[in-house]
Amino acid sequence: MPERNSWTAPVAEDKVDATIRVPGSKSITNRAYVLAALSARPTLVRAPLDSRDARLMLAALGELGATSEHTADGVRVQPLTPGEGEVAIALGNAGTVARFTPPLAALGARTVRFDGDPAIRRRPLSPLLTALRALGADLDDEGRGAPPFTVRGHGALRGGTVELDSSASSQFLSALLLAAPAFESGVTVRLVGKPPSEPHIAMTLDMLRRFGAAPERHLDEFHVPAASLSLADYTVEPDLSTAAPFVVAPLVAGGTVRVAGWPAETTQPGDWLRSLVRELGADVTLDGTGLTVTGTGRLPGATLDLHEVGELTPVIAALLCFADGPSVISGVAHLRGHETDRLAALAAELTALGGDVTETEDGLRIRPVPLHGGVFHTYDDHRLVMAGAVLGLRVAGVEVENPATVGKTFPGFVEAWDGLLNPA
Ligand SMILES: O=C(O)C1=C[C@@H](OP(=O)(O)O)[C@@H](O)[C@H](O)C1
Ligand SMILES: C=C(OP(=O)(O)O)C(=O)O
Repeated sequence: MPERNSWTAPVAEDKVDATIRVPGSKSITNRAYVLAALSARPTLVRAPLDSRDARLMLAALGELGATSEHTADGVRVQPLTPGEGEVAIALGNAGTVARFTPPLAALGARTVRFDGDPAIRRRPLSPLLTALRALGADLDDEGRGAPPFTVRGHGALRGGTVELDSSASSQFLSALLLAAPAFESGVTVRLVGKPPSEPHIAMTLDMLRRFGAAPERHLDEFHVPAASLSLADYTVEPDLSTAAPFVVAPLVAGGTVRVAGWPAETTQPGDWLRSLVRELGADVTLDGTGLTVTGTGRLPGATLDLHEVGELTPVIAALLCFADGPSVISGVAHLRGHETDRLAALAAELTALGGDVTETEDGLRIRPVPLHGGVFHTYDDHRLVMAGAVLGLRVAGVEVENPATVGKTFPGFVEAWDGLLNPA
């Protein structure tokens, strides 16, 4: 996409009627790359996401000694190789890279310097760094608990039992579990506090099993024994969270959207959208071709606890601005530590368009009132671009600032959104 300072999100002049293809799941792609790097033989990752976060992950793994090549079928990742010397890993603003790669560095033999965008320096990390230290990692963050920090690998780590507070991000837990098979005696994690994003934890356990590990869970305790991982071929599902703005479009504009390739079974949090939009009055069908959603262009207000599916919040908040009654979103205090403080950003930007939206301690209150056009700031947050697009369906003149930032997970989003409104 050419760099643009802003993008006027198009108004739906008519009902929508389109079939959409979304790129591969960020969460699955970056887990597959990590598990492939930890494997004993190369893995072909088919249909992976190609976006800023996915590229950052491949580049990070490359620095750690796992090379990769793009083939006609996907990306082939070679196992990590031992190495030495000093390398630097660029985190961008990718939570998955910032949380999943430090354990790999601790298991290797290089000295690895981690840093990224200003935003990633503000995102929570310290419980993971503390747990890694407790597992024997040699790590220097100068007391910041955040990037920049350095991990000095000494070739191996014994592993064992560790306590972890993963309430600020489920990614801390996923990070330890993904790397656990490579610790000499595996890893047992005892959780303190309740993590958000339970589907992402299920995704981690499911993918570990597919690569040959044997994770076990007993309530708040997770055990992953040491294991030699191996999987020749792994196919990534479409990203159902990226699909969110398309799935909700018929509820705003009326009409039908089909999302191709929606899996029959999945651990992705975005699968919950099916029950949400049904509850909000849409007709929903899932069959071998994908998901079909038909809406009337009207929806009721809703009271939603989004703790397990936090990354869907920006799009859902935009949707609920068009409801017939008030809505309350709760359970997402941890969104203050996402790409930006998403609760503050959504309240500010929706209010700037004339909305009646207030922040609570752990969510948002939304009272639907007529909105008007104006600049919709996106705070380098891909999901705010998607939220702005949903608002534009019914509000003329929504100027989405810095649309290219959507390239974190969907570089072709603006073109796909135009395709939704003007199908070929
Ligand atoms: O493990 C993952 O792939 C993710 C976990 C979630 O993080 P949090 O638990 O920090 O919300 C989610 O919001 C993020 O987009 C991706
Ligand atoms: C929170 C998100 O991303 P990250 O992987 O950077 O945590 C997100 O995609 O909504």
